Amino acid sequence: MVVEDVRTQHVLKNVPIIDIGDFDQHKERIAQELHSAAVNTGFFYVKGHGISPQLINEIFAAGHEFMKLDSKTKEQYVWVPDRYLGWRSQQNLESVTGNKLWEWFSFGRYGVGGYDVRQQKFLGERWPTELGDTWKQLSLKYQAQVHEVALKLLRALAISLGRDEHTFEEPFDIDHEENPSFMAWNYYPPIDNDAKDLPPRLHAHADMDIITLLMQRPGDTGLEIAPGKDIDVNPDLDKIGNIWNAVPTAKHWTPVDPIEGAFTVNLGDGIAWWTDGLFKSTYHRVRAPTGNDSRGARMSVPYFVNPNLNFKFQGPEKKYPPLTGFDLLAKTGNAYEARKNDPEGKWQKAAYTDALKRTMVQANGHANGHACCQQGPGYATPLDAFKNGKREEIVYLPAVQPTGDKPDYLATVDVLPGSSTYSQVIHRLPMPNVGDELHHSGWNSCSSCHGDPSAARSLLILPAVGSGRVYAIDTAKDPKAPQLAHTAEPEDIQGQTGLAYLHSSHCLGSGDIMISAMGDPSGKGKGNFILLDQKLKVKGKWTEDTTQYGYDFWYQPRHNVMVSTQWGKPSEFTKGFDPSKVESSYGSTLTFWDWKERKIVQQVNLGADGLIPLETRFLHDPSQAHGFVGAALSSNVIHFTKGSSGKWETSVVVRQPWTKVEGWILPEVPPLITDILLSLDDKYLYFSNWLRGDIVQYDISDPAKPRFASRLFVGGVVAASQGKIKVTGGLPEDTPTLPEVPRVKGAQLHGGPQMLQLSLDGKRLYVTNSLFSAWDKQFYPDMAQKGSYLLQIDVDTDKGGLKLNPDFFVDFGAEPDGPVLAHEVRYPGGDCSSDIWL
Ligand SMILES: O=C(O)CCC(=O)C(=O)O
Ligand SMILES: [Fe+2]
Repeated sequence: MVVEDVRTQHVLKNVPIIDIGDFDQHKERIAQELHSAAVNTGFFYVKGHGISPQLINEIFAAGHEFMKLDSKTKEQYVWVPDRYLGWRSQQNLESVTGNKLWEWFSFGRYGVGGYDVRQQKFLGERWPTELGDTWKQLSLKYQAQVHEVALKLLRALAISLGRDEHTFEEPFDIDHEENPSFMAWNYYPPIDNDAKDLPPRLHAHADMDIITLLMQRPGDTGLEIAPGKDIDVNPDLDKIGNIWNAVPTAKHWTPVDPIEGAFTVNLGDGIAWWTDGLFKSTYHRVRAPTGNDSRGARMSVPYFVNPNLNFKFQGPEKKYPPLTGFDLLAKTGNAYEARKNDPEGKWQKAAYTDALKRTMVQANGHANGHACCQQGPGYATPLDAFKNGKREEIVYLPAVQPTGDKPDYLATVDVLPGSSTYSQVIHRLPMPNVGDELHHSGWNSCSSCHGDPSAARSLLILPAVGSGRVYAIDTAKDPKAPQLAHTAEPEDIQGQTGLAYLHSSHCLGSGDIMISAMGDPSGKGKGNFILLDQKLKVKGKWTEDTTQYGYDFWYQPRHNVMVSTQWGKPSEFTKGFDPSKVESSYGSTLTFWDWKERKIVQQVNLGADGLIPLETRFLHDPSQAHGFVGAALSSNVIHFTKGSSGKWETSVVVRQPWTKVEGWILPEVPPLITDILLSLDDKYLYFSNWLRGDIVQYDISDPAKPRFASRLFVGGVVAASQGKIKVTGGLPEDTPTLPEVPRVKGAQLHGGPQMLQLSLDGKRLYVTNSLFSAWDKQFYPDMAQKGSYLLQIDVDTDKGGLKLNPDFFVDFGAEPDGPVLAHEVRYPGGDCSSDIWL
């Protein structure tokens, strides 16, 4: 489906003045005049609205009072994307417009409190107390009166469409906590008399609301519009919705100078959508003063009318799919965050089409994100993958030779119930070398390239920890019989980057493949990243900055951040684990990188709380600045989030006791978190305790306060000791005694749960039990000899709960060429740990 440009093809640069005095008597005339303006310019003046000049003066004065507060005070009311309200400094807006020429404060019916759309929670009222109650009452009074004017205009517009007069009214109940209509003050500081060739004070944009009622001051010129064909929108962008900086260029700008006491009114993207494109949402900007224009400060007071967040609307011709109030508003935050941090220009398309794609997928009922137009791999959003993702039918696992004398291979397992080879290895692809120690894997391309129709998820990337080699396996030609496509040899990688001991692989929106390295070829610790192209040609190092150790990483362009973690010194961990070397040879630091600049911006040494921080995940929702890391040895889950100052803040959100024992190498067994994973709806966090033997599920609806949901024991060192190790204390509260380790399909489970993978819909959790051959041999000698397994656990996604699937068990001890150690699980269509959304 091609979306047409809802902005008019027919240009009339007349911005009419519509008198709405005696509204009830003149409804029909007003409706007619509004209709003509709405389908032509999308901009008009409204007079006769009944708001007193005195109140208008007062509201401007109130705006200046706020702007004059010192920035420390204003900082307390800082703009929060989840609420879309608050103060945005000139510095903050520089990231939106590229200039420090504009400042903003917005508030709703409940001040800067109101409704948090992420937490879906009403947060109550919050006002800048420094300005007193009179200020608040004045603001509320003005807002209430403008809202009444807006409702009149919406009534007249409904009449003009031959619809019931009250059609547009229902979702705009200003007192409803979910109604995100809001007021704002735009403050444009004075401009130096000598300044020349200044860019616009406010860049070209269209409003992402239903209707905006803007009050301008006489003499404060600068507002300009470019209706219809006056505008040149970047043709690569989809042509509906606001684009906070597609930076459209215009052939002509038509001035919309202030008329004393009149509102300058414009229609937003929402009503364009709601009328199938009949009403126009027009690009506008505030140009810098020229000629005789005043160089003084400029202030304007817009009121943005938005429908309730859960209100769904669609045009009568259903030209566009239903959109919710939230979708409409979400574009603001997404686009802002994306633009601020976009490293490679991909944000434009992603942010712009996000809401559109989501709703189109729903409307067209397609099984995946390819519904509306030809698209790249993966899904438009994590929720799209969660709701519409295809069920996994096969999975891939690297199978490592415990003896190291035969090649590792990629195993393909049938996971489709009812299939004749269900729960069996159906294909084995041996690597051309021995001694690779395959470990993790990634894709050449994932949902980060969803906006790129030329990209395809066709190569499984297998970095080898042992050899420092990388393989690309073609899984597209025949998914059930993948074949080797490309190899990057260690000599090339080391020659160009000096890096070895490769670990996590992620694809980037740019088409490059990025792999973390943990050391140099001699086994010294060195955390850095290699970049490869789609054919595995080595492009070099990602950065000149280096961390002491390396391991996992996750990037989040909308917050311009990448986070990376640490294992230890390769010369040490490849021999096995010596607890006395923790201090000298293992890491405990989280590194936050400037994603765009490829530089370390912050390092947090987690100390004893964060020994050996291994797997790290951001929430899948790319607008969120929340993530987690599992500190393996400390056995804590650590949450990190961006604080108000922009610094990343960490806190331990899950703390686990160590099991007190007799008969083991140490007096206590650390649970040892070796993997963590988040469901695509960001509702549940899972982690595995490799030594204690349990898999744990936490509800992370509030990411800073995970709630325990469920636990399942599938092994552990105590169980594996067959009575030799005795527990004397330190078990989790919900499990005062260790449960019996279950049998599946007749097999006694051994080892401990390690790598996790979750189905897109969050209902099936896959688990393997091998960690790393040297550590397997040390802690679970039996598993190293007998081979590992793959289990599948059924998840209760409503209330939480984990249950072993009794019909699924893949025994890698029974492989034709002898036992192997299977590691990370991937599905051909994407999963919960390889896709990153931009
Ligand atoms: O300051 C102005 O006149 C225009 C403001 C505007 O376009 C906006 O706030 O969306
Ligand atoms: Fe605007």
